[in-house]
Amino acid sequence: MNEKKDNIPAIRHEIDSIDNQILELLKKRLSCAKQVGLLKNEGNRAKWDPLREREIYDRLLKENNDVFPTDALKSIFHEIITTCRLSQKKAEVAFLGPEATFSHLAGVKYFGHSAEYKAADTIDDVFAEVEKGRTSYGIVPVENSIEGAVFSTLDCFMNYKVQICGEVRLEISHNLVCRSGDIQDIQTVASHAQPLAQCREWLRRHLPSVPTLPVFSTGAAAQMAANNPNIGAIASSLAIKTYELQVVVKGIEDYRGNTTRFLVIGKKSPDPSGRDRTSLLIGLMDRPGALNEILTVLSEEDINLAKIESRPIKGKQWKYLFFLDMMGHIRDDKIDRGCQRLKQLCSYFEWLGSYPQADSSTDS
Ligand SMILES: O=C(O)C(=O)C[C@]1(C(=O)O)C=C[C@@H](O)C=C1
Repeated sequence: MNEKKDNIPAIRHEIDSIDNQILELLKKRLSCAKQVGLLKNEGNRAKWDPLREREIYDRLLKENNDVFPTDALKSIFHEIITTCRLSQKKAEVAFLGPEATFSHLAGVKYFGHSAEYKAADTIDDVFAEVEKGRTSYGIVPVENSIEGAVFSTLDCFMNYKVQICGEVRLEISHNLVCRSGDIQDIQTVASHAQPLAQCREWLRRHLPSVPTLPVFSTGAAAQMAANNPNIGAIASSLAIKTYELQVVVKGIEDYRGNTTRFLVIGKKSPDPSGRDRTSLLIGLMDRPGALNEILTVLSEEDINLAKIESRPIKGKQWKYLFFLDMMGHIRDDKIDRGCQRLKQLCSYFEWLGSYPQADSSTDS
């Protein structure tokens, strides 16, 4: 027993030495990435190389052989690679603010902690920031596994010229929070309309006589709760820390596996990663079987349609645009061929972007 105890300082000494080596290697890696960045400048090449990043993860996961916990390994290397990438080119990311919203969390999950984050007041503002080139990227929610599409995001694609650069899935767990952490103090529950809807049953059962108040974002609700002891908020775990709130009840969503998919928008889609998704916005010809013609092309070209969603065109009664997501990159032969054929069949055709598919096993 004592012998074992006495070993602790020696083992700690070894851990210190390993940590120093890791740190030295991290510095070396950063310096290599900066050199690659300079060479890419000379060749005018894109800094972000999703295929290379994918290869790194795949190789490391194989090498690891499940010894180090896989999800932890992925997130450690995610932080390392994004930091190296950002050392080549800074990225400012606009998100639906204020701080600590789920969009903010999704941004950190995608870009890591080294990026600069800029809170915007509305989803429209996130698009405008990117379109005007005031930030390199924006992050916007596009669909939730329980509530479905986020219409304001889809509508913005009709009004702003941006491209989709990536997607990120975030498993959302809702917390009821307030200043004291005591449910008796809550006289109003504030949150964004989507979380309020996602916790409807729980609220009906546990706080039947407490009114709900929809506000712009979960971050805004958390801010209100921080300023008023009688307001409870439904907010993220990041909001609890940011606004120094106490948890009343964790995980109050009505269904487990509540996941939101966010899109990363920017000016230019990245090169192929080998596992990509392509998004289109199309208008149908006004003739019978128009939608069928589109689906036939996809089937003939062996294109896997992941999603189709229609939205009314504002100011044109009973006219719709369709959002299509398919598996593959615009530079893949069959997607390119399929898109050429769709252009001939559609009254409107816009390629919204091709980007690496989110790795669903890294949801957090
Ligand atoms: O290999 C490259 O092209 C690099 O720029 C290095 C690096 C990395 O840190 O590993 C960084 C950014 C790229 O997206 C891919 C990989």
